[in-house]
Amino acid sequence: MPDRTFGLTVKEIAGMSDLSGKVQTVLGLMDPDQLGRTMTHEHLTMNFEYCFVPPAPGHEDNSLAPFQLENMHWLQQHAYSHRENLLLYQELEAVRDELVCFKKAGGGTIVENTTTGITRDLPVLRQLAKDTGVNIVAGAGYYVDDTHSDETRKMTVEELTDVIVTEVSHGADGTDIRCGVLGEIGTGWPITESEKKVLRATAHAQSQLGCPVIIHPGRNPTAPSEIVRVLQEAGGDISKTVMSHLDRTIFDHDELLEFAKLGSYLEYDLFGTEMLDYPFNLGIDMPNDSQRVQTLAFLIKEGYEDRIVIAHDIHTKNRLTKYGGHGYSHILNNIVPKMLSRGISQKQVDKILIDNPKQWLTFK
Ligand SMILES: CC(=O)NCCS(=O)(=O)O
Repeated sequence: MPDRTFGLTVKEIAGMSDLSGKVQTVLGLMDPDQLGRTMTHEHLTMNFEYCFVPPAPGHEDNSLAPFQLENMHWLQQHAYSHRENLLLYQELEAVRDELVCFKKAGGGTIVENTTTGITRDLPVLRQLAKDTGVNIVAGAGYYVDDTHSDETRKMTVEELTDVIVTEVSHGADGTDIRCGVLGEIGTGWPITESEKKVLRATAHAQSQLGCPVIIHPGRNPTAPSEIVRVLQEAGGDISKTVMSHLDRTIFDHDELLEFAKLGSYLEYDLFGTEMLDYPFNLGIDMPNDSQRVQTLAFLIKEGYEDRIVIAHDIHTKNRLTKYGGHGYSHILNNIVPKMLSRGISQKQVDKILIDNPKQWLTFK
């Protein structure tokens, strides 16, 4: 696409020039300095039922058991083998209460990563923002291939780009509520043709809008760099792109540094998750929070403090405090003190929680 048509920039044609230098929340545009401490990857309402993992032999009763104290540890270890646990959208009251606690704990903003395929609900997000005073940034675009509709699969890159640009510039899902970030854009491993089209459309939309992007990579250590390659070839801006879920994707420190050199934000977003057997890749050991903090300290020592962002990626019910989980304030209440006790300075903590998300979320 040419940069200028009849003297207008592409941004001006799309009516987007007013976004430059701002952050777009579900309640409208914001001055980036108002964001405060930001969780860059959460879900407040979504449906993860498509990821149900049938319980192992002997676990059938737990899989059907109600949410009660006796079953909570089993749920923590087998979160995806309990259908009702995957229906986070049923917990609006609990989520609202938690957002109030998040604000009291010093939180400012949540980036809500629910995209098409896992039941984004923008009116609910707007209501939660109004009720709690927490800034909520909603995600545009598409989740992984398994959730693509037949209609999505048939669309061209240009058609997908139009949808994504509209979700940011005019509103999504038949509402006037505008998304402020592209993602989480879902990919599996290997990346499918439909996912590659969505990645290319994401890059095209990003180059038109100057907006932030966030990616869900497949569960293979080479997936993040392959995604960066596809985005770059399509004109994406990697310096304004977050690579999510690195805690379950790249384990080897040399490989991590190789990936970090590519220039994306590095997201550790499964804080609070503790499970022995990660059912989507039984070959890995899911780190615990202490190990996540060690990896942050390593990346900081290697010079990447300007590129780190963190979150909990809450997407199942058992992680809510209502059910004995860690909730949306765990990082603020527990992980920050741990970071400080492991040699990460307050200034570096503030970069990770305030400055880096602010830079990322601000439209160019
Ligand atoms: C909602 C979502 O995609 N969460 C990521 C779960 S994963 O197990 O880290 O892939």
